Amino acid sequence: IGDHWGYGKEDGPSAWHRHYPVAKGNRQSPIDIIPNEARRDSRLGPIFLKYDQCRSLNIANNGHSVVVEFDDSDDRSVVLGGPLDNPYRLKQFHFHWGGKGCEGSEHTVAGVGYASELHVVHWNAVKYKTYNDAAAAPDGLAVLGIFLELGDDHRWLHMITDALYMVKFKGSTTDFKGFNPKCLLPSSLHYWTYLGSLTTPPLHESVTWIVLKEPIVISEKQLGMFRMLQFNGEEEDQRMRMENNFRPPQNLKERIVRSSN
Ligand SMILES: NS(=O)(=O)c1ccc(C(=O)NCc2cccc(O)c2)cc1
Ligand SMILES: [Zn+2]
Repeated sequence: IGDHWGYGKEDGPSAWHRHYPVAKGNRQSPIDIIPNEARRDSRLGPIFLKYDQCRSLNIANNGHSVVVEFDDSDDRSVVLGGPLDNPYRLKQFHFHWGGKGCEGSEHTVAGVGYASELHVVHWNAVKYKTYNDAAAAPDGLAVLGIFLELGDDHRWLHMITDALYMVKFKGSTTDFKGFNPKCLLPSSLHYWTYLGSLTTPPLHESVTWIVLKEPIVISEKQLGMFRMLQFNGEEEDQRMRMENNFRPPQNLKERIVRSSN
């Protein structure tokens, strides 16, 4: 049966609850972050990203986004500190983006979206044996969210956009060695944090979100290259440009957002 969800009118975010009832849960993501309602918490220390030994493996089109996967067979690259009780192991990163000239981020800040959002996914290998187990546990995942705003070319993003032609269609994957996501970080690691979920099915409520306040800058030309990707496989008749692959903000319910100082 495969993935029967997408971002279209019939199979998009408003329909996901039919197969994934947790879509209407109490800790769903993304959310609208309202900075002056976030609670500054002096107990929240800085986050540390230990990516120097990271080993990227491949870049793939999974029919929903473009994903760069890492070797997560040991603790060579982890995120720690901040709201986290132990190190979380780097697994993959991927992006969400809009159509030409319109918003594309998942989280918004005081109602304002960005052109795109990068998600760096980590899992709690201290408490759980596999990613699959962690992805279903309330403290299983830690996802770093980084906003992308339009401006000049990003000096390192070309390493990713140059590879996109190799993964144009759903199900395609190609080697992608030697890429360190540290080059995609903004200068400040100040963040907001809250308890949420995966923003795509199965929408598990297993994510400690760490959303960086400072966006990185990419050009319209670079973002346009993501839109040459396709949701469909090479053999499918219907050609669908991969864009607007973002879930809109969900109800905050009984949650608070905390802010690093
Ligand atoms: N957009 S997101 O960062 O919230 C996100 C991160 C990871 C995933 C993901 O890993 N999906 C595949 C999956 C889900 C549960 C268990 C698995 O083994 C794999 C989905 C969304
Ligand atoms: Zn994501």
